Amino acid sequence: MTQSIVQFARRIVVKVGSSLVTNEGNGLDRSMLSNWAGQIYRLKQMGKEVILVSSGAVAEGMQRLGWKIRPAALYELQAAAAVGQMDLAQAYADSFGKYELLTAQILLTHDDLSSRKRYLNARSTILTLLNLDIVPIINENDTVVSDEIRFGDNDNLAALVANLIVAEVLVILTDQPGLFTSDPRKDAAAQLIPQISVSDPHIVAMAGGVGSHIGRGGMRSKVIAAKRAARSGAHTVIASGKVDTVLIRLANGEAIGTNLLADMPVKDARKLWLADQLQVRGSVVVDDGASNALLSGGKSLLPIGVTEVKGNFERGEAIACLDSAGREIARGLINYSARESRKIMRQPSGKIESILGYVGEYELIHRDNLVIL
Ligand SMILES: Nc1ncnc2c1ncn2[C@@H]1O[C@H](COP(=O)(O)OP(=O)(O)O)[C@@H](O)[C@H]1O
Ligand SMILES: N[C@@H](CCC(=O)OP(=O)(O)O)C(=O)O
Repeated sequence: MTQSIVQFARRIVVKVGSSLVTNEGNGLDRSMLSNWAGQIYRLKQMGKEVILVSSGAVAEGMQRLGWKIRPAALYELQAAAAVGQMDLAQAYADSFGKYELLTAQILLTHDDLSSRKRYLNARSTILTLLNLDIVPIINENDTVVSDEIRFGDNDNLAALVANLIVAEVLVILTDQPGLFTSDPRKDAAAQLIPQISVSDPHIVAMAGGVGSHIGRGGMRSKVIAAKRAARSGAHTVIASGKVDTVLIRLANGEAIGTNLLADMPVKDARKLWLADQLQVRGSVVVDDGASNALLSGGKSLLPIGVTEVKGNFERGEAIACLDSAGREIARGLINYSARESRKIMRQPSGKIESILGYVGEYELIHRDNLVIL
């Protein structure tokens, strides 16, 4: 019989989606928020650490502003988020306050996690809050992000947070009972999947595209988030946030929703940070020999194996390595700028000095700074 993977987890990230938080866009569902606060209180009494990732700022802001249709313009979305986030933070503070628990608001942008220093700062702040017995409540800093630097959906933000603090389980609460064989809103024959491996080749195809008119991510982003969280060894559960005492029952081992099992090798902390860079500054296309050396040999990337350099990047920036079919196979921190890389590509490392007039490193990307995806 399937058992909940939450039972043995000590550190849990719980993500709640916009449609749940705002009662399908009808304004903050305060009774739901209080209910989760009570459940998280119980989980903490059971010795678990809980971090909450909550969406709902835009949906709540729209409701407050009387906007019926989600605006397309980024500045309007940002204005709505700025209004809604105030309510969200206050409502959580009130809900947890009933249990004498303090909450802390953390608003993150992708930029915050792309610098290793800021990434480590975010990590230590969250861990400090947990040590102080405070419930960290995280959302994207919607009011300042532009399209290029946004996480896109809070499912992925929650997975990044799970990786950041090495949580054992990510619980994604949504408006459906779990992952179905196809979108249950569109297919009456869709069946709930109780358990599946994140590396199952069919998993992404099962999850339809974008979600409800309220949320952004849909099931697809939840499945991709589960794959991402698995890189640090975190399992994911997708379940309905409306099921009575869902978190407590999961923590007691009851199988609810879908378990998405992390069954892939866990990456070390630095490589995890690299893999979690949502943005790269450019890319290099590598030939088949270099592709094999990276994928099976654990080797560094040498200039001789590069056939094309795309984009404009500086030394030390994160770039993607594409195979000859254009698939991203790895990413890493490059030792030369795009301009220099173009000059030394297809050349043996021994020629770097005569081409550039100096030699920094013989590798374009050293294997210590390279992560296979
Ligand atoms: N295979 C699937 N199983 C379950 N739900 C699916 C599937 N494919 C697509 N969906 C849709 O994803 C929606 C949940 O995503 P979303 O609206 O973004 O929720 P949230 O606001 O909780 O992030 C569901 O309402 C459902 O219509
Ligand atoms: N940061 C946004 C979250 C957008 C989002 O990802 O929503 P959802 O798909 O409901 O988790 C907000 O608070 O409105």
